[in-house]
Amino acid sequence: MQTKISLASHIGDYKFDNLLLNAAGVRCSTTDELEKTLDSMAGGCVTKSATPEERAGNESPRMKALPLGSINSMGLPNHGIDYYLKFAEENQGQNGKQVILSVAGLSIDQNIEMLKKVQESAFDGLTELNLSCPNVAGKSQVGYDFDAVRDVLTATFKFFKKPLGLKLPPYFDFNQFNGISEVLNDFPVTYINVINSIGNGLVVDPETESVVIKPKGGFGGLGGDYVKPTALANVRALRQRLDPRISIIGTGGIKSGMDVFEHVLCGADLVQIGTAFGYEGTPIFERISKELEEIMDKKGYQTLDDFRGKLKTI
Ligand SMILES: O=C(O)c1[nH]c(=O)[nH]c(=O)c1Cl
Repeated sequence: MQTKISLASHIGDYKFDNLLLNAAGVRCSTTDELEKTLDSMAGGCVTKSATPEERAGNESPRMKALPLGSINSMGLPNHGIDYYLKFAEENQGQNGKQVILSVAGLSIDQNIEMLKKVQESAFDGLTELNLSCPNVAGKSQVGYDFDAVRDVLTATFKFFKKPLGLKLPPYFDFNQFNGISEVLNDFPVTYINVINSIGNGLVVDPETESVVIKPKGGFGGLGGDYVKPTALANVRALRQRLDPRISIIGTGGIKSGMDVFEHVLCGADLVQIGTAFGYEGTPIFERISKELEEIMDKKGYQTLDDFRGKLKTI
């Protein structure tokens, strides 16, 4: 007999009845897509990263499904901050679901401009500042420049009083884990979300002897199975280094309840599903919830706290 198992979690004062969310960028560009996710088993939804004005994004083909995941160079196509801010204001907290508003300015000024708009709005949910888009030609990922991260957070927290999360790129070196953590621990950041896609990978089709996406000569962000070990490493390393007041959303390589279990074992408070959600749609949230509950029941866990962050070393 299955004792009551809970998949509930929280970030700051925000309660999620289920720890599963979509990842920004996947099936979240229109209000229809976002409403579908809110109506599913997911604990909430995340909007496509917004820029101050609507953007068409990069030329197609700009995303390719692959046997072990995906590669994309979308180039931030979105309907602009006003469109998503309106949706967020209207839907945040409805039926106990959280709406996370993702913003990705192409400069510090654009980020400040959008965050000022959010601060002055009626939206009282979580905002996710995306410092890690790898696909705008000529723009590097802010998350790899620790001084730039410090600058944008210093400017932001002069006026932004609402809860703020940061979407960060994957880090690959202990000096980077240490460097970004030293910056983040200096600021009232509510959570960090690791990882964004592994930037500027290259997939080749040996039949046609060609790249598979058009933008940037075929270079694009990798998602799916390819990135799970890197995602788990970033969740674990930042959990070990960040002040406990900063929560962690684990993103990267999730397509099963076992993948979620691993992210939580490494310290994730919530998780986001990108590539696999893109392929499967909203039924994935029910499938993965059931799989995770079965794993927890077999292992004798009732809540996520029973095993969160308790990864063993040998
Ligand atoms: O090309 C994109 O739109 C994109 N693609 C990604 O893989 N991560 C991001 O943060 C963004 Cl903003």
